[in-house]
Amino acid sequence: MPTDIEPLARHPKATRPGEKIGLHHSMCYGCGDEAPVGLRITVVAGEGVTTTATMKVEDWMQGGPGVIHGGVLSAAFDEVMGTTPLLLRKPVVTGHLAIDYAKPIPLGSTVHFTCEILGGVGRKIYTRAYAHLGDPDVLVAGAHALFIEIDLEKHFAGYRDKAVHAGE
Ligand SMILES: CCCCCCCCCCCCCC(=O)SCCNC(=O)CCNC(=O)[C@H](O)C(C)(C)COP(=O)(O)OP(=O)(O)OC[C@H]1O[C@@H](n2cnc3c(N)ncnc32)[C@H](O)[C@@H]1OP(=O)(O)O
Repeated sequence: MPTDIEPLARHPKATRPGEKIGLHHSMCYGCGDEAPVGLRITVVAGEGVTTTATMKVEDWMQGGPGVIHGGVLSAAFDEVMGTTPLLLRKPVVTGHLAIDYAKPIPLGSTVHFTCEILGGVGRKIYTRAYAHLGDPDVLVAGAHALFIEIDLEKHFAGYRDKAVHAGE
């Protein structure tokens, strides 16, 4: 992370603390409520530029016997961290995501995520997140991610004809 990052302030019209941040879209693998397969994570705005989320670890998320697949956990971090810049009212995509897997996460557990925006430079937004299973003093994973602000229309312009919609 560069040393010259600037603090980033919450947008005055951002989702208020304690409220759910809206879906990216209903078929999103991370948050969509109509996606046939997905994490269905709801991200909740916190104070300042922070968020929280929870995810129940379902049997289909299994990697090693009895524990979550590392890629599923990575996708969950991506979703939580990628949603957080919406508190700035900035649409982003992931540029870089790094995960520290500290402890196995059993099937049936509930993962609690916390995320904060560390700051930014230009279009770059730096975030950090942690995960625990109910005791915030016992972390099971942590992550750092860089998100890049995009122009939504331009970024997805060449792909929208391939988009899948609910009911198709
Ligand atoms: C309907 C509503 C829909 C809402 C959907 C919203 C999606 C939300 C979903 C959220 C949840 C899910 C989230 C997902 O899963 S998002 C899905 C996964 N991510 C992607 O698909 C992104 C693919 N990559 C790209 O499209 C481009 O590379 C982007 C747009 C990221 C940058 O290409 P662009 O040509 O635009 O800009 P640039 O190349 O000048 O880069 C700009 C600056 O950034 C720096 N940089 C770039 N990469 C890296 C890197 N790896 N490490 C370090 N630095 C990096 C770069 O050096 C430069 O710095 P500087 O020279 O300015 O100092």
